[in-house]
Amino acid sequence: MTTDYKIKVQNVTKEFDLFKTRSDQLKAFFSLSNQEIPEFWALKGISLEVAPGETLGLIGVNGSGKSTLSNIISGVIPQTTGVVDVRGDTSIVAINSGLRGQLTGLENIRLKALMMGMTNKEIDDMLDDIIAFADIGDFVYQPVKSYSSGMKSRLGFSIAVHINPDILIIDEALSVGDDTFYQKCVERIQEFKDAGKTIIFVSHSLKQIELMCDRVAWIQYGDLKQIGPTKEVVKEYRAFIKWFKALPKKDKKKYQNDAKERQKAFKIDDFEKQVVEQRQAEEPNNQQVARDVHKEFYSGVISETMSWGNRILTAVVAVAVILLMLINISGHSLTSVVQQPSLIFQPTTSVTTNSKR
Ligand SMILES: Nc1ncnc2c1ncn2[C@@H]1O[C@H](COP(=O)(O)OP(=O)(O)OP(=O)(O)O)[C@@H](O)[C@H]1O
Repeated sequence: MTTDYKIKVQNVTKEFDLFKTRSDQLKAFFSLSNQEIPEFWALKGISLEVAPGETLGLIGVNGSGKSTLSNIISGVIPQTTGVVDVRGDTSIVAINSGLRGQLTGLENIRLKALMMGMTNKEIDDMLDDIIAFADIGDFVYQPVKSYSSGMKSRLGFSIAVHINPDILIIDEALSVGDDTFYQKCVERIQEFKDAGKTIIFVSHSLKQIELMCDRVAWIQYGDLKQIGPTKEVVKEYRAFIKWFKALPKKDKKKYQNDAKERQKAFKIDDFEKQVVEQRQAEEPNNQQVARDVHKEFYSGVISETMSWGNRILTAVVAVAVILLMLINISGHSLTSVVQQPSLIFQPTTSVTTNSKR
């Protein structure tokens, strides 16, 4: 791997717990249940780099992990393990992400721009341009939840290109617009490329991929199947799609089911061992390989379950809040309850009766 990259993703995995109910999810968060939660590994160890000024395409069949990877790179969701090093601000345009449904278009513009560190004055200065590019008329004053997917995509794209990020991530956002809008977007993306910006472009349209991308990564059920020059990877992918489409229906289903089963059966510890073995073969004199790999796997990762320390702290805070509530209801002061705890069960307040009947 080189040091001159804009984005580096190394041994990145993403596990989703397949909870059946919301209460199972809560129990697992607080680790109150020993019940095994079925795991699903949407990414099984992806490593790739994107060079400054490069446009990298992400292709793959439905459910292969393209959006998961682009959401991890843009910081929308955390990875389960691995290194994600992004050198610069990212802005993601996706059909279903980035815009808050309850807020109007105008409020969404301001929110996103403020989150990117812009001042209100800077936002006011570019507001007209964003609205003009999105071209959604008076809908800009309406909550985004009332928008069609094409309108969301127009607004999302317009915001993303005007806030001028270092890295633009476009996840299928061009597939829902009309031809005129698509053309406008293509021109804007070209301007971004000419300005030396880095772009990740996710699409099912191989024509769009061929038009925009310098290199392409083909993601296949959580694995990086191939990465390389656009022409080569698209050629291989087209051949795969042709082969897949020619399969009888039941073989297609089996192929998909087998891949999903492998994603459920994936074991992160086995993957870590495999990476250690590979690294040891490359660096036979390095005694620290296992430690280094473990650090790379877990040091940049935010735990999605509570640590023991946090669990104890949460329990202490919860007990303290309940006690304070009970003291408040009892009507005694904190000092008197501390001196005589049984007072908590002897409320001072008495029901006043009306004697003037
Ligand atoms: N929050 C989640 N919980 C459980 N599974 C999820 C979650 N998000 C995604 N997945 C699963 O992860 C896998 C990868 O999904 P992802 O959306 O990244 O695929 P994709 O390649 O972008 O697909 P598409 O081309 O259909 O948009 C899919 O099997 C999906 O069902």
